[in-house]
Amino acid sequence: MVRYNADEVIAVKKISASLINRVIQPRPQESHKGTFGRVLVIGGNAQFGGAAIMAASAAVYCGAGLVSVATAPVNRSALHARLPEAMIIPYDDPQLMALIRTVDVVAIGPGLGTDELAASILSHTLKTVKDSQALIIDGSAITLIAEHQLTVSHARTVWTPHQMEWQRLSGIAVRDQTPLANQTAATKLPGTVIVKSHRTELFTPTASYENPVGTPAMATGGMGDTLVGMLAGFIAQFGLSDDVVSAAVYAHSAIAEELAKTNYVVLPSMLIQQLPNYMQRAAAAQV
Ligand SMILES: NC(=O)C1=CN([C@@H]2O[C@H](COP(=O)(O)OP(=O)(O)OC[C@H]3O[C@@H](n4cnc5c(N)ncnc54)[C@H](OP(=O)(O)O)[C@@H]3O)[C@@H](O)[C@H]2O)[C@@H](O)CC1
Ligand SMILES: Nc1ncnc2c1ncn2[C@@H]1O[C@H](COP(=O)(O)OP(=O)(O)O)[C@@H](O)[C@H]1O
Ligand SMILES: [Mg+2]
Repeated sequence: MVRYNADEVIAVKKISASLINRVIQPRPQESHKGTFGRVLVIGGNAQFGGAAIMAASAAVYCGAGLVSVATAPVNRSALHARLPEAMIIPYDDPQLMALIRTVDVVAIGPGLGTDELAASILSHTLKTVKDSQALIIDGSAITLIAEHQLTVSHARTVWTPHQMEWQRLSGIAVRDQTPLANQTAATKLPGTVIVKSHRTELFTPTASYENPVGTPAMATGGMGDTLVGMLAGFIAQFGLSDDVVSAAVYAHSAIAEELAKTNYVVLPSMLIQQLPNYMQRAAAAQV
């Protein structure tokens, strides 16, 4: 689709519903947890522990094989109680860098905060992550990269800024965030940029996409953290590609739309609960 604005023309493809069935496949019989990928979520300080719990929960509930969380020690009991499937390491543990090297997907930022410890964890993570791994950079990690002008050169990066985080990172004021301006700024960053809003845009090195689904029922804290976990879980299971990233973005909003038919607000935990059922229907080509 070509979108015409007053002073710009940019080719934007709408993500199509059929992509879901192409990406989400029935699980092979001959498989084990390792088949479905290892995810590490790094986030959740003392104030924002819920963000790490929601991200990790979304990764587990969409099917990632093994999920670990590096978080503030104070979040240990809550995370264990809420998500016993996840493994936990304190985010200031010296073993964290060794753990990073063992996973397929690292997702950093949900609820990480922007203090000195958070900045140090982020810069060590950026130095440690290997070329073969996928790296999702969200929330506080985006704010820190903008504030400290950190350089990210990792090609397999997925950025998930909301509009204010995108303003901080790109320097483009929210009101000036046109598709052309966003696309131009995104090409200066490695990997894929997902600019989240009521109609989220994706900019990959080769194409631009728009998410045609979503609902104001999603406008509640933690909904972006949930997307991070879904992206991590999708990439862990199905690999990193334009299709897989687009499918995660689409599914996040499509599930919310389904739930919004009978619910005034869709909470992240409601969406997360719905994930196994949605994934099953998608794998059976019933969505
Ligand atoms: N339960 C938890 O633990 C939770 C923890 N969280 C974690 O908290 C950390 C901080 O993240 P954050 O997003 O809450 O704060 P920040 O980066 O300052 O941005 C807010 C500013 O941006 C503005 N704004 C403009 N456009 C916007 C848009 N489209 N979408 C959103 N905002 C938009 C907005 O404008 P306003 O709302 O005032 O109109 C406001 O001025 C981060 O690590 C995150 O993961 C959260 O996930 C919540 C649940
Ligand atoms: N009005 C809306 N319509 C559609 N989607 C929305 C709306 N409001 C928020 N969202 C979606 O919810 C998510 C919010 O992300 P974010 O602001 O990072 O949340 P948080 O950091 O609180 O988890 C994004 O995926 C965004 O597209
Ligand atoms: Mg967010």
